[in-house]
Amino acid sequence: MGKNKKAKNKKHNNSKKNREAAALFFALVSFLSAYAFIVPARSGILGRAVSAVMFVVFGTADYILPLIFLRYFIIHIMQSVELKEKLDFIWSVICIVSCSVLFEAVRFTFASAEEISGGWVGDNLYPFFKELFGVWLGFAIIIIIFLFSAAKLFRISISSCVYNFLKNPEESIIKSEEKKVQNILQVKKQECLIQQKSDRAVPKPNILSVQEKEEKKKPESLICPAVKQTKVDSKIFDYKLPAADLLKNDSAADFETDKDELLERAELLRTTLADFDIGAEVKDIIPGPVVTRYDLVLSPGIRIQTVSGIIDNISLAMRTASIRVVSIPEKAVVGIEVPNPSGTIVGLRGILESTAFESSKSLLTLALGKTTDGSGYVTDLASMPHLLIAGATGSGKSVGIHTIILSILYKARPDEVKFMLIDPKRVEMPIYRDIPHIYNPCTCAADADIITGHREAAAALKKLVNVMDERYTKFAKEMARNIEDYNSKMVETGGEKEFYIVVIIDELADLMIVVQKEIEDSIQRLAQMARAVGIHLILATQRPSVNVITGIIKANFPARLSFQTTSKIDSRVILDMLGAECLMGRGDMLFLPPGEARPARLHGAYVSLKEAEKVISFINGQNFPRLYEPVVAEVERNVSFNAAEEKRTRDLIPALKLINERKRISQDLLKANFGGSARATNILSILETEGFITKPEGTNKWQIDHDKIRQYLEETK
Ligand SMILES: Nc1ncnc2c1ncn2[C@@H]1O[C@H](COP(=O)(O)OP(=O)(O)OP(=O)(O)O)[C@@H](O)[C@H]1O
Repeated sequence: MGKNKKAKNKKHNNSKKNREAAALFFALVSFLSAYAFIVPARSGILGRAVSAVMFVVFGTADYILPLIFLRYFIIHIMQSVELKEKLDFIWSVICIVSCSVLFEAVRFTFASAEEISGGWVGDNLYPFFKELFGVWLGFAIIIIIFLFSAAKLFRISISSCVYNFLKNPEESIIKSEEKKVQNILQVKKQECLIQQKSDRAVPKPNILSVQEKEEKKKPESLICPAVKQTKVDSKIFDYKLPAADLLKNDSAADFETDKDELLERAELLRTTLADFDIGAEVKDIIPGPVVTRYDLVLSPGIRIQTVSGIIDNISLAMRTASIRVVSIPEKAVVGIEVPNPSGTIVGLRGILESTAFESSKSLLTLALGKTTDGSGYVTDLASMPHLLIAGATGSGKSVGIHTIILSILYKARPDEVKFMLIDPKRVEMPIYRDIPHIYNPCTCAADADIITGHREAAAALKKLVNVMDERYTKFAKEMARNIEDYNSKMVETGGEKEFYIVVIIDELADLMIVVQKEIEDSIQRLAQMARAVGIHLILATQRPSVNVITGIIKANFPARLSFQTTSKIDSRVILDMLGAECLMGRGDMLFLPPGEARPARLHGAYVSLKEAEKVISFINGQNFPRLYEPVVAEVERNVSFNAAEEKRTRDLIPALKLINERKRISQDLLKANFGGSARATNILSILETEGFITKPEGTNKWQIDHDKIRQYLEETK
């Protein structure tokens, strides 16, 4: 297939070169013949000889030859779509022959036209016409043949000339000239749009290699922000971080690019757009291991939405699915991401060995994958601070989670980072059950395991909130603002450092069905406050619906990672924009870092189960003890510390005061005083659950427990 394409490409290039040579040849012949015919005396022996021979053959009609050559030059140089070489040649022959016969007929019919000659051609053919049709009819037929062939050759419409002449005889000539100019412009415009094949008209797109790209400034998001972090050395136990060679070599590290094929596909893209009247020029081609991006400069007045609107047609023409259109404002171009016919698998090893990963000081450095241009993409979970992952089934979420876990295992010792893994599906995480990094706040270190039960998960999350509270109290005593601050203070004082806790939930939807109420509260509190104390959440779901990724969760997870989604709606839920539905699956993803307006398209690094097992057995082989102090006691629920509780009481007391004052309660009354019907409904439900109001069955009226309200207000005064 590759050979075929190369041959086709070679043929295409050759024919282009031949046409250019032909155009040059006809331009020369046209100029020289015109010069020789007009001033034979000054055109040397060759010019005089050519002029004489042509005169002998075609007579006075030889003047038409430079015009025919000129026509040939134009159609070759413009590489017109109308170029029909054989037909044009036939019309040229008919045109010059009929012209010779016409001159001979004029010389024969009008005595005053003695100087005119039909040459050898006219001399021999005219008698034949005269015999066959007679003088005048023969004359008319020759004129018709001449005009018809000339019109065909020079692409002139006789009917429109006649029509214009009949309509307005005075202006007909001018009009037909105007029309001709218009036609030429139209043809030129069409040729520019549809063909754009001439190298003079369209500059060749640049193919940017990975090296070139790396020399260019890297996007901000690629530069891993170095988190101020003191590396913790274990006092007692030695521990070796796993080596990269436990993983397979990265086949995407040296992906091959066939320049001819890329140029051919760029050409195909351009002509496809031109077919839809979209003028565009391919400025750059950025080949990557899985997709290639073609940067287009659109003609003035063409909207990016017009290009997005024909995405299916582009896919059809390029014979590939999952094409994505992105605007790249910094280059003022529109990028068309087209999957490569044979995509490479991005390996984790290449990214782990990259300088970006190696130089990153954060223990929570994630090697997510490679960008569309093939450079490794490294980011820091600590700065996110929590991550929401979504994607259809089979899109690559689980592999993505393995990549995330392994990235951290390649950076952090077991006493520096711990994982609380919640896996209701019970199939993805078991391989990690024995690593010393496993953590469960509900059990002692030795019993820590992957959490698979719904209630168990809810309890663990709740307990983690306690851990968070406990850490806050501890940090406050040391006057430390965050975990980095606290750990560096511990290094100075020789105290015990705190480890990071990464909570990963694979299939949030499963938990939300059973224990939504319990976990949502904990997730919200952790997401809002846990970052400073070194707790980070990663939630993954294959059902990114509003019931699973609720407003509360979404608001607290600014970093989103979307694999292919089944619908545009899902893409909107996870990314707040379209795009994820156009991904290719199998690790193709859009990563939206916090604060960024546009997501980066990445190809997730792939780690097979075998590779992961190798790394894990290396870690387990070191027999590093699982050490962490269990949460000693249930931390007392400190009302002022609990943001949700605070919010509740903030609305509850004014609502109770209002009821006490008005001696009635209704949704409208609450709405008028607190604003927003959602808030009013919320307050009503709090009042009802706390028992301040009840609605007896069969009635639609609230009953108020005035005594309870008065008593409560007295107590909280
Ligand atoms: N980064 C990748 N590169 C290449 N292939 C991948 C990649 N990620 C996933 N795949 C392929 O896609 C398959 C499905 O991936 P994965 O199991 O991670 O999907 P999933 O989204 O977790 O699905 P489910 O939600 O059903 O568990 C894998 O078996 C693998 O063959």
